[in-house]
Amino acid sequence: MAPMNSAPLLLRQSLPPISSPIETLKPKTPLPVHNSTLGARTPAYSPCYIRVCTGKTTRGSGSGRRSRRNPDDYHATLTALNSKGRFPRKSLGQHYMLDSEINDELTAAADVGEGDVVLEIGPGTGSLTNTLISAGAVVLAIEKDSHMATLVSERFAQTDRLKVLNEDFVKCHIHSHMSSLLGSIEPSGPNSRLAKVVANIPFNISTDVVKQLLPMGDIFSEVVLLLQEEAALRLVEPSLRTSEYRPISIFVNFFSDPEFIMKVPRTKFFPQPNVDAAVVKFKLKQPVDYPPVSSTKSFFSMVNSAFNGKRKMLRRSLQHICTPMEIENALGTVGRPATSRPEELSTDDFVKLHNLITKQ
Ligand SMILES: C[S@@+](CC[C@H](N)C(=O)[O-])C[C@H]1O[C@@H](n2cnc3c(N)ncnc32)[C@H](O)[C@@H]1O
Repeated sequence: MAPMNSAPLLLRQSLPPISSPIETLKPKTPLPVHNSTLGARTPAYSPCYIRVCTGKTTRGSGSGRRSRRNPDDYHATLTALNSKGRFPRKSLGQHYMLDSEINDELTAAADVGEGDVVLEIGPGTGSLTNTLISAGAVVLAIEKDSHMATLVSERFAQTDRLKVLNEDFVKCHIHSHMSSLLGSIEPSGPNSRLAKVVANIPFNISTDVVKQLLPMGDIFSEVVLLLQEEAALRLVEPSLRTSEYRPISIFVNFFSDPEFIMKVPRTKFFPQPNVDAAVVKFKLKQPVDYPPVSSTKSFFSMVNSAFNGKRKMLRRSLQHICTPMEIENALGTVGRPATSRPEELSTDDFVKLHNLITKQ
């Protein structure tokens, strides 16, 4: 694990070069070729050349964007994986980013700058980590695959801006990890106590990640994720009266202001997934700005009940809370018809309905 200095000064220390010049050396022993796993379109990557940092150049300027040489292309990714004898694991959603411009876009979407504290989920070979550190961030990276955790720790062993935890994000205590990290860093601005999330996450944990992070407005100001495009659209632009409109749509709007940033074609990943991806930004609301409900637990329990039982009218599905007549009256006060179904109500409508029927 790369050691992380807990002293506040860590943000201001002079740091080792991030974007060092790359020398091309011929290795003594050729790297093995894993064509079978890499697929038919994947070229064998022998004869192999290893990129090594000479450490002679300066760090990228400003945000470190676009001025860096691209050290995370297709060849570098294969070389990094190969150095540990690793094959991408489908079960861990290991689709590595091959285009540093996309990493720049992710970093820019969260407006990452000097001194920001950033949580990265699944650093993999460290291509996004590299961009975040170059932009001046202090990064906490959570990686489930112990081999990749070692790889990324070794890659950035010379910087004190990275801490790698070999944990499953879904099971880890992210709130306490972040609180202790933020507590150890000297505030450098009005918002400096709030961290950011920037991550290219495995598609299969998207819902867990969103559910865990969005209610954490006391810790994070923004969450920028690279998601499967279809999931991104469903979370950010669900339309009323469609099957895409679900409790998670209400959840997203309750805790954040979501924004679709850009589509990312599947060709940008190795190995290539079967679907395209997209960058999404969730600007988290501060707890004081959440819609006014007496209890978020009771609010989401009502929303879940409302969507249970497809196409059920609310006056039926919410009968366990109060009588159909009371629900009809409350819907009337909200300005909705007595026959309303859950997919016809906005987040605001649900908030008003909840506050009316739980008071009765
Ligand atoms: C889509 S890859 C992205 C890798 C890298 N960030 C990039 O952009 O190339 C997802 C990464 O998340 C890791 N991962 C998968 N499940 C995880 C989990 N539950 N918790 C933390 N990391 C996980 C994988 O091992 C992999 O490194």
